[in-house]
Amino acid sequence: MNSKYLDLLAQKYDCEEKVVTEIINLEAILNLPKGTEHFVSDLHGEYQAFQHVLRNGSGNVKGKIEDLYKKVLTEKEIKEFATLVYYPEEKIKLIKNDFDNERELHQWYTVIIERMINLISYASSKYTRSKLRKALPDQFVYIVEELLYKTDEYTNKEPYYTKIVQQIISLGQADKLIIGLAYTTQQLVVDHLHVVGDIYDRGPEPDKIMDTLINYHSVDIQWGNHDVLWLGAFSGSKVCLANIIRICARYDNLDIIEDVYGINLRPLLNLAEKYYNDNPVFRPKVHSDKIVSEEEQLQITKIHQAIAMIQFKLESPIIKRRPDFKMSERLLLEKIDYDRNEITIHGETYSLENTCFATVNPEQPDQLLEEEEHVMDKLLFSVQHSEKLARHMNFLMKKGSLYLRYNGNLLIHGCIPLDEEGNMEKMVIENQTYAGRELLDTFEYYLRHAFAHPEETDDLAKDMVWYLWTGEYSSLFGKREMTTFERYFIKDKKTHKERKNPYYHLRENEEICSKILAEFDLNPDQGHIINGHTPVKEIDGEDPIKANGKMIVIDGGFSKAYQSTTGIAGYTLLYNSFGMQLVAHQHFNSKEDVLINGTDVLSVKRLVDKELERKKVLETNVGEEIIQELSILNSLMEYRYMK
Ligand SMILES: O=P(O)(O)OC[C@H]1O[C@](O)(COP(=O)(O)O)[C@@H](O)[C@@H]1O
Ligand SMILES: [Mn+2]
Repeated sequence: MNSKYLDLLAQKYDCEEKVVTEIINLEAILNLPKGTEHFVSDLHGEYQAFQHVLRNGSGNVKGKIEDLYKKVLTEKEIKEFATLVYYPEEKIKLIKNDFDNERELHQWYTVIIERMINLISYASSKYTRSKLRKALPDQFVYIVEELLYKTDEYTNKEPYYTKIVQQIISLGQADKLIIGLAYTTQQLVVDHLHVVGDIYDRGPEPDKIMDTLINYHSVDIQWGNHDVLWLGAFSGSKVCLANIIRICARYDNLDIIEDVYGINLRPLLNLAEKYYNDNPVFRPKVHSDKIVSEEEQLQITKIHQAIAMIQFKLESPIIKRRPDFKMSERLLLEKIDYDRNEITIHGETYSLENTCFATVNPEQPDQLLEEEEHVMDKLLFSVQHSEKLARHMNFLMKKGSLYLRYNGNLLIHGCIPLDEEGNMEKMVIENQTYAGRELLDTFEYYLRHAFAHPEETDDLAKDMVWYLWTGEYSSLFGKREMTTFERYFIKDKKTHKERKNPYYHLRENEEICSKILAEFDLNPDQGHIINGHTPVKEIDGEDPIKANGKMIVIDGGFSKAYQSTTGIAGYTLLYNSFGMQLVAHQHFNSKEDVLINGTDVLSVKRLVDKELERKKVLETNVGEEIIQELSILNSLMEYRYMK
């Protein structure tokens, strides 16, 4: 090993004891049970439901409480305690209302603090003390450690501990301590979170999900098609930008654009008012719990049309300048007979309904009006100068990737494009042919390039981000073509169907899954593919566990808009040292419902895979890193201190 490097390292480990301590510490960590991984996907702006799943660790919190207290507490008491751990601030307030006097309240504090300490002690049993310390509430670390490490043998210390608790209560610190301990518990039950894509679109609060993830102790993200659309817009792709605004208009979420990210929609509204009227197919899908005035709905309907038409126009030049995308079938504005109000697609002619072509020049249908161009320039400027959006997009890039190999598993939002025979589908980009892992690496290369060059708007990298949203061989889209235009303007439902990549039926097959795992250099006998993107229709009896357990699809639909088709409110996955469990979640009503009634939306857990022997850190990605660190530290030891 390079001696300069070791000299540098010796500045940190400036005596033998420091190196030895670190080596012993790391060796010990390798032998601890592996931490719990938590997988979620397709959050689609449903912040409240996501918060709940995060706070209860997909049932992990309650599981631990039950392990400890099943025999001594009633079901109701367990629920109450669990709710206190999930939503400590609110629950404390509610509970306090129930007490008539201080004495009762103090008694409650004493019992609860002890229970919390027990819970933390249990939940942290597989971690080092140092890791636990980092998870403890800052201002109470010393006190909590005193309480945690009391052992029964030292009963003579009992009054000392009782005194500490009494002091905390009488100094008015009990609420703060309980709240801090609740968050520590939440953190301890999940060591690492994977978000398998689609944080954005359809639901109302993706920004709050991003803030939560930014503050989360350990997380990675596999981008979904909706996430790359936002990344594309921020990177300078106008067609991606038109898409995100169109989707926000469609789901009545324009306040995300305007109020949350501070993007001025006034110029777009002016254009919309000038050219568009009411139109039933462009009416927003209004949330059931939100009142939107008729006037506002009409405004959104107009914006929705204005931005949809801009989007369709912007698609054409990309399709023309990128023959590699093979999307000429999607040059729809050119396939319209504007006199007869008809379109011919795939050789069949359909009449068009609810059209809004006021800004389209039939001679040059993809040409933007000067006003439209102006609006897009302004919007893009505004988007690229939103401080909050910049923070969120930077985080998405930093923690995100198109796929992830983690602890032997492959995490991917959409698919690995396959042909009918199960071969990796090929795509030619600039005279080079790519397939499988190489194709995904190429896509990711372009996405990162696009993000690094926000000043470019029409280069290949930028167009490629849009391709990831909608292209046939995109690993995120996974369908033949996106029929947005058809769904707005053609009645015949058969034109609305989006044909899925063969991957989606071939993934039922164990051999195919093994082949994919091998393509990503993972052990097919042990690995799993963890997939999001397509809602599992439990209603129709679809099984999220496929290919003899090798394929696990965890999009059960957090998205409220899709819950009627899935029948549930999402799946999540837990992977701890004993194995993998799939958790199905029932529809999440509201935080208030949980607080008052203790309703937990969780339902059945299903075992996916059981480890034959408890898995240790040694066998994980983190373990691999530690082994490398150990080898460096051993070199340092020899070089510096063992001469
Ligand atoms: O339901 P909507 O809003 O019309 O969106 C439908 C579009 O969303 C997509 O399903 C992509 O979104 P998902 O990644 O959530 O599936 C497209 O395939 C489809 O065209
Ligand atoms: Mn998706």
